[in-house]
Parts: sequence; structure tokens; C-alpha cells
Amino acid sequence: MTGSVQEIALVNGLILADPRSCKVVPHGKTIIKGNRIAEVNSSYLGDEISGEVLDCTDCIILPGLVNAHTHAAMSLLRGLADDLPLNTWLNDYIFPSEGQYVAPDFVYLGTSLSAVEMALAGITTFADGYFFMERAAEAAAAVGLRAIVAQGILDVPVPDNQRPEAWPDRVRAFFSGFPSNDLVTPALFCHSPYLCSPETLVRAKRMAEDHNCLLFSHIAETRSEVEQIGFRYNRTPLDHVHALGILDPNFVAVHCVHLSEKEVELAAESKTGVVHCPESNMKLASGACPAWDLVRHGAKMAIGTDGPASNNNLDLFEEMRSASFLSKLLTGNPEALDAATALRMATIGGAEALGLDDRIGSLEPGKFADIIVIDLNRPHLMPVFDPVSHLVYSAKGSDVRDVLVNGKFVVRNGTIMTVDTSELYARVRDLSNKIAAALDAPGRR
Ligand SMILES: CSC[C@H]1O[C@@H](n2cnc3c(O)ncnc32)[C@H](O)[C@@H]1O
Ligand SMILES: [Zn+2]
Repeated sequence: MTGSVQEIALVNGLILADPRSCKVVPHGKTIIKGNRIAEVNSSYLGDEISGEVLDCTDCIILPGLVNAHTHAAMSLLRGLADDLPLNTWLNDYIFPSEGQYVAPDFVYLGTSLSAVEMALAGITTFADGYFFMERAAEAAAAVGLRAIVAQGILDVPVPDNQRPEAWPDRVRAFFSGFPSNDLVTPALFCHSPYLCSPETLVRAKRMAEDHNCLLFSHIAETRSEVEQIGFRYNRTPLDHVHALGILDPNFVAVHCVHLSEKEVELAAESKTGVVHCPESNMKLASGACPAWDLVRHGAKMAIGTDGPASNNNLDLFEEMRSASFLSKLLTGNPEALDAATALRMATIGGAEALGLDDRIGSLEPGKFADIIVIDLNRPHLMPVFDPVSHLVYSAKGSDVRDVLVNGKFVVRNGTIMTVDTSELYARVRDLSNKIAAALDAPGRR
């Protein structure tokens, strides 16, 4: 300790500080002072270090992963409805269940469970979109993750707003009651151009601008959405929001599976954040996002898991691998979306899409100390010719040993340090037993 500022030094590992270059420095040291990185990539020759020393021999040290899209509270609906296309999944199963069960405590519990799952798998920042988002903010902060929590807006009744026309009041209440802390930031989430009118989209954009926050939306997820938007507005979905004046660096378009060539260019030119969710898109058979085309056009590309009820886990290592494999399959080109590109999308790319790249996404002096340590003492991670290849093609979330967010250990030696997981899991079992009992009730399905 120096004065009251806590110091932690990570020594002896393979340091991958900047996913933009993917350069790996062996036997270096990374020094954290308080909640920031003070030094990185400096050589470690066994020199004396003040503060705590974390030995990272046989480990890779890299920036924490950024899950740029999820619906964290939906962990409590995981496995409730599978093997369905998006429209049936949403309209016949998810929306009715949300109407029945989603309440402030549901959101707190489900988000806590997901935050623990994400932390254990090396995700240090997540962008969430759901209802009762004040409670999601509390849950993220309790687990100790960095989060952007976006309040959902739909033109149909939703769990925290039964009168669709009153959504601006709900949004005002959300901003005014937002818990102030360093880790979580508020934002808005217009569900989609098919469940939000042009008026709603434009008004939400104005409100997001007034509060200097991001606006998210699911865009061009399915062919049926493209048909519906074409029928209603005679445009394709991304072009439709562009025509409404919404595309800019503070807009985040999630999915972008079915884009025209013009829309790929539009996404890149407008510097809109684009979140690729390969596993959710594959599971719901929505299609394959032209991610490699978007990357080559210079779009701000991030990766997301989507919610745990359509994935059905929150492992961004799996997601990087799937993003890469899906692009190779889609293009017929094995060089498409290579490992370094996938790693960039899951770190600095996510930070850029969320407007956080001046604070996170790489290990640089002055940035927040959001750092993960991957244990290479695993059969599937030997031998090590190329650490980047291992991170994307071989590693899993369960290979994460330590996680620091804002300079604090959230996971240490594979154990969550911030919340009592036995109590959390007991509460999850209790609630899920009640949901399961109601599902089994006669006449439910
Ligand atoms: C304001 S977003 C929350 C809303 O979105 C629903 N949802 C979850 N996953 C998806 C998806 O892949 N496409 C469209 N909508 C989705 C979720 O159940 C909430 O109702
Ligand atoms: Zn989603």
C-alpha cells in the first residue's frame, strides 16, 4: 500500500494489453493503483514491488471482455422455451411469461445471477436492456461489474409500464431514480422498429440526447422484420431508423442480420455501434450477420450474447469462436473474421460501440483496471504457440482464473468475491420452483 491507494501488481504472465495490435509481452508486469492501470508491459525481473503481488505464471493477462448486448434478468427464463423461431418464442412464450413474472425483485435476482455468470467467465462490462432497470443497476453494482443499463421502451404494455403511451413518464422516473455509482450508466432501449413507432423512436432519441446517453434497438434480426418494415414504411430496418435521423455514434444497432449492401455502408459511415450476437441468431435460426463485411467496411463492431433465454449461456469466449466460425461458413472463406478480429470485437470493439473506449477495452496507463487472467494449465490450452488463437478458438469462460473490475477483485482463483452465491442460488431455485409449478398448472400450455 502507498498511502491510502491500493496497489496490485500482476507479474510473470503473457500480457496482451492492446487487442488492436494483439502484441503479447511475456514476463511483464502490470501495475494497478486504486481503480486505474498505472503501468503495463514493463519488464519484471523479480524486482521488489509495493502492495499486493498476483503471480500469473502460465496465464494470459488481458482486458476484461465486453458483452455489448444482453437481457440479464432473463436468466430466470432460461430453458423455458427452446427450438423456436424468434416470433413464436417471443409472442407465445417470453412476452406472456414476462407479463406474469417480471417485477423489480425478479430483475434484481435474474441480473445478479447473470452478473455472477458473466464475471466468472471474464466479462467485466455488459450492456443490458430490460425492464425495472434501476434494479438491474443495483444488481450489477453489487456483483461489481461495469454496466450500461438501458430501460426498455415498447409501444405495447410491458411489465413496468401498462400504458404504452406513458413510456416517457417511465423513462423520466428511471433517470430521476437512477442510483449514482461509478460502475453503472443509464441508457434507453427501443425494442425494435416493429414494436416502436417512428414517433416513439424519434422521441426516445431526443430523450437519450437530453440525458447524453446511448439508445439501443434490435435491428434487422429476422427476414420477417425486414418484410414488415418494408410493408409499413417501404424501407429496410436500418435505413428506416437512418431516415428518422437516429443513426450516429450514440446509437447501438443489435443483430443487423439482414442488411443490404447499402445498409452495411450506412452502419460504417454513421459510426453506429453494431452488436453481432451469433449464437442467439443461430439458435433462433434468424440468420447470419454479415459481420466480416461490416468489419471490412470499418463498422464499429462488438459482440453480444443476447439474453440467456435465447443463447442459453453468457460465455463471450464461445461467442467469439462462433462469430469467427459463422463468418467463415457464411463467406466460404477460412480467413474471414480471424481470431484477432474476434478478440478485438469482444474487447476494444465493444468499448468503442458503447462509447467507453477512453476508459476500458485495453490495458493502458490511465484506463480503468478491468483485467482478466486466463489459466493456461488446462489440457485444451496446451501447447501455446499463439495466445490469441487460444483465447478465441480453444478457451472457455471456465478458464478464467481472476477478474478485476475498477481495480477490485470480483473473481479470485475462480471464486466470486463480492456476493454470497449460495444465498443467491437458493433464491433462484426458490423462484424457479414457483415458476415451474405455475407452468405445470393445468391449462398453462
Ligand atoms: C427492451 S428489450 C427487452 C425485451 O426484448 C425481448 N427480447 C429478448 N431477446 C430478444 C431478441 O433476440 N429479439 C427481440 N426481442 C428480444 C425481451 O424478452 C424483452 O421483452
Ligand atoms: Zn436482445
